[in-house]
Amino acid sequence: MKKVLVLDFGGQYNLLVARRVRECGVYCEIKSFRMTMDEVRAFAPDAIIFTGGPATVFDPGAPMIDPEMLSMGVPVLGICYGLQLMMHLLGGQCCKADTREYGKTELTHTASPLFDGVPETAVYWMSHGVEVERLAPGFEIIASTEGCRHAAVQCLEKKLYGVQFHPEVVHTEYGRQILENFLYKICGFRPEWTMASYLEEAVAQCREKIGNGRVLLALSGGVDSSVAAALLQRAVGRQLTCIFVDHGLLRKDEGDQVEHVMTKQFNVDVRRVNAGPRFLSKLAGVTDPERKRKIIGEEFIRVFEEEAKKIGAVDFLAQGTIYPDVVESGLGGESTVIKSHHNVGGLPDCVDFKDIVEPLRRLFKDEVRQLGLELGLPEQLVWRQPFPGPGLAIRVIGEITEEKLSILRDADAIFREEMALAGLDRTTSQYFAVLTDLRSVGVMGDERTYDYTLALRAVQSQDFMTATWSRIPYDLLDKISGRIVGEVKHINRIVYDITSKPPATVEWE
Ligand SMILES: Nc1ncnc2c1ncn2[C@@H]1O[C@H](COP(=O)(O)OP(=O)(O)OP(=O)(O)O)[C@@H](O)[C@H]1O
Ligand SMILES: O=c1[nH]c(=O)c2[nH+]cn([C@@H]3O[C@H](COP(=O)(O)O)[C@@H](O)[C@H]3O)c2[nH]1
Ligand SMILES: NC(=O)CC[C@H](N)C(=O)O
Ligand SMILES: [Mg+2]
Repeated sequence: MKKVLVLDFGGQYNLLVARRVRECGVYCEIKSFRMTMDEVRAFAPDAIIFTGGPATVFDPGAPMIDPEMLSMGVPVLGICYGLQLMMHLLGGQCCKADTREYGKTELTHTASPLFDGVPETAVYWMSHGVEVERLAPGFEIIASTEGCRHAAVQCLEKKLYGVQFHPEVVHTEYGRQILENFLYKICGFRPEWTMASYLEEAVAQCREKIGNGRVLLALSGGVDSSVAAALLQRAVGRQLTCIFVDHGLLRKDEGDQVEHVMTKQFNVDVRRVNAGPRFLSKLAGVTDPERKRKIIGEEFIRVFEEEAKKIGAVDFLAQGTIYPDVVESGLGGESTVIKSHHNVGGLPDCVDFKDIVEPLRRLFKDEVRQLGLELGLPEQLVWRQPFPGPGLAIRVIGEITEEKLSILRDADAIFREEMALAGLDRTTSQYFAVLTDLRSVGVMGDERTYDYTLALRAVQSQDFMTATWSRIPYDLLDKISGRIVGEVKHINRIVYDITSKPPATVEWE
């Protein structure tokens, strides 16, 4: 199968670049620009995409690569910083732009395979303060905007292309078409990356890695670990034991529901561990979000280890880790740590498992869902909204106490109930309540109150890398607010979160 190397220079849309390439049915991986030529050769890409990045290409210390990468005979598409770098390395020159372009910009192109089927003039997304001043030998201009002469360039013969705009963001009208042109027309790939092909390969790989070993899967009842369970059940069947940890940070009645559904769904040993008290005592007094996440991740591992000891010799720990977990934890390429996902970062040095098995580590959320359907999991499970591993710990802002957890559980249950009643549960990607650490003054029954503010959060998202806030009707918000304040003690104010991601994240911590 053909594969694309997405070389990461730290740009904010880099995961999107990979996402779009996969949407075109072509496999790709994101790697840091720091990889050596030997590593590039070992990866053996059939095409390379250089991403954007915050650096200025002619500044000392700007990210560089071995120019040999451009003469391997592999087609390259440079985006923004990637274009500038290509020009810089091949004998062209870049400079500070006279006109910095940010946002939607009109662009006109000439004939080029890259713009095949794209109207001569259309809207593109720009975000740069540097531009190409002089082309590298052998290149020609194929598109310009009013403020930027070198908006797209090509060297037909060597299949090297560069664009100053961002084809990966939705605001670039024909972005998808341009990426398809690069992948299909210029590189000659076909859309062959499908979940059916992936499934076969993943099952074979798991069998090979696991051999006759025993596997313990961390099963949360969520989409990712359920898909991982179905896959491992197919790959190694009876060698699998699933452990569901009730860490005392689940939603109302969730522990019982998950236990019920999971034991029914899977034909393997599924065990529930009630570990609430130990998680809560470790979290007592902790307010920093990153510390909460680290503590929970560590405690998860301890619980799994103890369970493994009870079973006897367990060789592998399996988890439903997916690609965004890895990248947001700062391990995908060049991106900074957004949040440390509890399940990423590998095993601590001092654990008993031989290795970790993560069959979904390279997949995006919507790919995981497709894979779930491919494996025959019920739609209801596959389309379940995500629930973060650290659970309510990251939805109780500040210190976590039993009392706050219980307030949040009751409020969240009302929110979910009303959303379902209104029929919005299936069309809203994710929705939940957050108990803020803020208290404010209210008046109830003529009496002054000084109680918590609850925030409601609901988002629309395809892959949870970006999201927009859901336009829940005012009347429904009104009903929910009335019910929560009326029925849940210690909440006297409700706010609705109207930020998208970015700049906010879905969860508050
Ligand atoms: N309560 C839990 N018990 C056991 N394992 C868990 C628990 N919560 C999370 N995990 C492990 O951590 C991984 C990451 O959690 P995450 O919430 O991202 O995935 P998920 O719960 O499987 O799916 P979803 O994103 O749909 O909630 C899970 O796939 C699972 O392996
Ligand atoms: O398993 C998880 N462990 C985590 O530590 C974690 N943090 C966020 N999430 C979920 O990921 C999606 C994106 O969330 P953020 O925009 O808050 O990063 C949303 O769906 C979040 O619910 C997590 N899932
Ligand atoms: N988005 C980018 O890749 C920006 C590249 C470079 N830092 C510039 O400002 O032009
Ligand atoms: Mg989950």
